[in-house]
Amino acid sequence: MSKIIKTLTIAGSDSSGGAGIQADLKTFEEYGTYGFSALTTIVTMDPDKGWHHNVYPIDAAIVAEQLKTVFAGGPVDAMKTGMLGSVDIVLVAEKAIKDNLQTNVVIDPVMVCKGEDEVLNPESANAIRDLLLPLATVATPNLFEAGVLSGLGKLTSIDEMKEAARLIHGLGTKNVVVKGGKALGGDLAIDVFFDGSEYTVLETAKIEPAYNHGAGCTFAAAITGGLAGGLSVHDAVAKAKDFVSAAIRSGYAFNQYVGPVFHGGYRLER
Ligand SMILES: Nc1ncnc2c1ncn2[C@@H]1O[C@H](COP(=O)(O)OP(=O)(O)O)[C@@H](O)[C@H]1O
Ligand SMILES: Cc1ncc(COP(=O)(O)O)c(C=O)c1O
Repeated sequence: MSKIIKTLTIAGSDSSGGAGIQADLKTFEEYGTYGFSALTTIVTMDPDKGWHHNVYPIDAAIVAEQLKTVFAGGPVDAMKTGMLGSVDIVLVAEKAIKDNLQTNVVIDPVMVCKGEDEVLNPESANAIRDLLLPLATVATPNLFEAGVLSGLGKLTSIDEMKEAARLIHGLGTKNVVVKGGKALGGDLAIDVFFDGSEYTVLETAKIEPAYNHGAGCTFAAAITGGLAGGLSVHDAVAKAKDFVSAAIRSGYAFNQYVGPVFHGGYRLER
């Protein structure tokens, strides 16, 4: 049998299935890797309150115990972080990465859920910036998060995305992808990749309807799967863009509020 390729996500639960740890594990499986997880938060969405999100962080000590379990098998081939929920959980993730000399680290600096435009937990966002970005192989902020991390505020053009990518690279991550996605105006879904010397603009047609709940998590998990399988960062990002586009195309209207991506949907004829 060929070598087992291991991937890990440290992220929150999205019971609606498109985002969070559910997105990550489904994507890891699609990439032919063996997925591990440490759950950080539980997110619920309330249909009686306009799909209001409630975020319930898990005790950081329990996150640490989960990571002890995962790393009992040694470092994984690549890992990602998603929603972390508290500064203490960010500290636990930082310690696990350092103690296990973990490489191929994808940091998705989740600060908001789609449709919301306020940072859920500013202290955690600052801790991700200060403690995790310096450990990252790739960081994948969306347009809003890139504006916050770079200090540039609202980003509205490719040039501004490039400037944000440069500033975020300066925070310590080796590579950065600023995701324009649906948030950037125009007909194209544009992401800017920066490796510290060159910019690559990745673009696809914007898919409508945009069933893109979970697209960010899926994109970062796909990069993780690619890195775990030995792709270069550039190739892992390019392949992830194709993977997430297919997942959005296969997405569906779950209810009146949300349309999640379908990670394995490309395999079905619909
Ligand atoms: N409607 C869409 N059509 C095509 N690609 C999209 C669409 N919406 C998002 N994407 C892509 O999905 C990925 C995740 O981006 P985005 O949805 O902005 O992230 P997040 O979920 O973190 O807000 C990016 O590659 C982005 O360009
Ligand atoms: C647990 C969790 N992580 C991350 C996200 C962010 O999702 P997306 O990939 O759509 O940005 C959400 C959004 O609901 C979530 O519930």
